[in-house]
Amino acid sequence: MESLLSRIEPFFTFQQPLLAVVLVTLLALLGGYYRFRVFPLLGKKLPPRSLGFPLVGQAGSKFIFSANDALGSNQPVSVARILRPESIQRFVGEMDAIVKEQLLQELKGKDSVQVVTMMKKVTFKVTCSLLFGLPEGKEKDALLEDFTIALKGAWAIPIDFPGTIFRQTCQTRDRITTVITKLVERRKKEMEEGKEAPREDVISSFLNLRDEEDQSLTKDEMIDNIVSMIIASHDTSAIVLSLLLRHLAGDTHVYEAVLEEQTEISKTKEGKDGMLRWSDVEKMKYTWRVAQELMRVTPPVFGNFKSTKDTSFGGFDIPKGWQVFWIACATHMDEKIFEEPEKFDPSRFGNPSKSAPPYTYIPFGAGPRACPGVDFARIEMMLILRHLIINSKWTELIPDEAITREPMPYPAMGLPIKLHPRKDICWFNVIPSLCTEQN
Ligand code: HEM
Repeated sequence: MESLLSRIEPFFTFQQPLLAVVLVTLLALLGGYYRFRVFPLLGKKLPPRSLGFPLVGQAGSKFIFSANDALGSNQPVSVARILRPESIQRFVGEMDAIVKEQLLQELKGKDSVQVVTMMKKVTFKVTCSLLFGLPEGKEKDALLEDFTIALKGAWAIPIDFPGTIFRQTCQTRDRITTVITKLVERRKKEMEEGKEAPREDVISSFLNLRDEEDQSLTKDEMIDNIVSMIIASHDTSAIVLSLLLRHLAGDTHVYEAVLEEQTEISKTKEGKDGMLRWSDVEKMKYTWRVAQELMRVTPPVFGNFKSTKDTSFGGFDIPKGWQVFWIACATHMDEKIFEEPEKFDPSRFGNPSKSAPPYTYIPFGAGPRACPGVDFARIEMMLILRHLIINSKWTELIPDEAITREPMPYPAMGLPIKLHPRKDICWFNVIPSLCTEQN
């Protein structure tokens, strides 16, 4: 154990040795269990479900999160093309309309709501509509339900027995596969018939993808990549939004500053069509800094990459093929990089004198495999937060609710909140008796 600790110590500059010991123990257990491959199915072909991770990764190496780039650089590039700023900035208005509609569905007539469930639903519907072209309806609702169950079991111990989480997750995975297969087949047929989708979406992009030998993705690869994209694109933003609402409920100063910025933007929209555009999102500078600071204090995800050759870092050897697991807290909470790291201070972003060195602020990863969804996530989160704060105040029903990791950081009880809609302007709460509550 000591030698393992000393080998990984430079990557995890923990202030709390106990935490380091716990993590190393977990990694050691996982390492043994998963044959020393953290994220075992992301880099090597393995028999389906043989080693856990029942949700994704049946296809082996041609996988979007795969570190060994079996499809060359084509695959990340093809997704990045859809998500490039010029493309998504053009559909801010469309995204805003979807966000409004979804919030209305979630909040209409309610005076309290479970934030985590709501955020998962809203972000899921936004990404499914805009990135996957999934039509509204029962199919989409059932898919979300299955993703929610399956995500909980994504790290399940593989005991394939009636009643286990693993078995349940495998069953949901089968249902997800059926729905996505139908979707892919439908799109393939449309493409063969020359029917154009409203814009290039993820499924058409994967269907068009070819490797160096002009081979397209197999059905399993296609399904795995779509499943992983759906997870990457909705659960992450849902976490940040949930944590943002939790923070704003307890931080009046930051709450008021965000509200002021959003109110100013509303004034500039008066007498116009009211539709939000990219230029409006650009004006949400303070609101974005609050989100950035939140992701510094509580990075929503961790990542991993695989060393493609023998290398060394900080005097320690990393053999070729090692899966390197990184966590952002190591730099985000380092006082040499971020002054008073425990303090929630959005002003550290946007202040050139406080700017962090490259590769130290990494909620979206860094380098060639950094998150291509950063602009999409930014726009989506800004729009959702804007509509909530303009229309309502909220208070936590469980004060200072703990954060749990499943493995992502979620409020343990799903963050139930009470809404205090603003009189007269609140469009999502149409029950007059609720709107009489003044703040
Ligand atoms: C707040 C929201 C988000 C956060 C914090 C986040 C974070 C990350 C991180 C840290 C990685 C790199 C993982 C690693 O290095 O192992 C990543 C990869 C990725 N993310 Fe995001 N993400 C977010 C939203 C999104 C959205 C909205 C999309 C799509 C619309 C998306 C699509 C992807 C994809 C496709 C990859 C894999 C890229 C590759 O392997 O080349 N993400 N994300």
